[in-house]
Amino acid sequence: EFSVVGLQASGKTSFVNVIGSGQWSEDVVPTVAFNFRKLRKGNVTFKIWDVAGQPKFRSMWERYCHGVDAIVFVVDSTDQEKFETARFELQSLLSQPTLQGVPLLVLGNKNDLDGHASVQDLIRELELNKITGRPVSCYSCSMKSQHNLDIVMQWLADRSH
Ligand SMILES: Nc1nc2c(ncn2[C@@H]2O[C@H](COP(=O)(O)OP(=O)(O)OP(=O)(O)O)[C@@H](O)[C@H]2O)c(=O)[nH]1
Ligand SMILES: [Mg+2]
Repeated sequence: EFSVVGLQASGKTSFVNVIGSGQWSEDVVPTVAFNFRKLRKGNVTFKIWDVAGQPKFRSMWERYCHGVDAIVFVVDSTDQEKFETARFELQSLLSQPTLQGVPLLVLGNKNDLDGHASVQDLIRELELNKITGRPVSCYSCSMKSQHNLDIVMQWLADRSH
């Protein structure tokens, strides 16, 4: 079981659609509240909470991350202006006592587009190396081209109980 959070339009629902059905689409409706999806991949069953990223929904993130095997935090790696907000929201979430120790996977999405931030850029901008008390990984990926989604799924499968 895992939860997918991050700012609006970062690509959370696209992620769940692509891993669920291989369906990429430019037209995705912004999520209202959350979607729940159950997927079977090989012998692993994933239960996924796809939580809305617009400001009014961010207070729900903690509730949906409570008790999961991993938190997936999706960032639009081309939207540099939002990195500070992303860092703030990520730090607020991780400071919740209920989420202590929960593994974190940060996805720098949309790497099919020019000018995207690298993993090193994201580690610096989101201050990922200051996060303590939990495993943290960060990958650059694209839901559109499906780049790196195989290693993302392997990471999640390794942490699923
Ligand atoms: N070029 C490109 N566009 C992407 C990629 N992933 C998502 N998008 C686009 O980004 C927009 C937002 O995607 P969503 O999946 O709806 O984003 P979200 O994070 O679920 O947004 P909220 O539900 O509002 O929190 C859509 O137009 C997608 O087509 C990607 O890897 N590359
Ligand atoms: Mg969504």
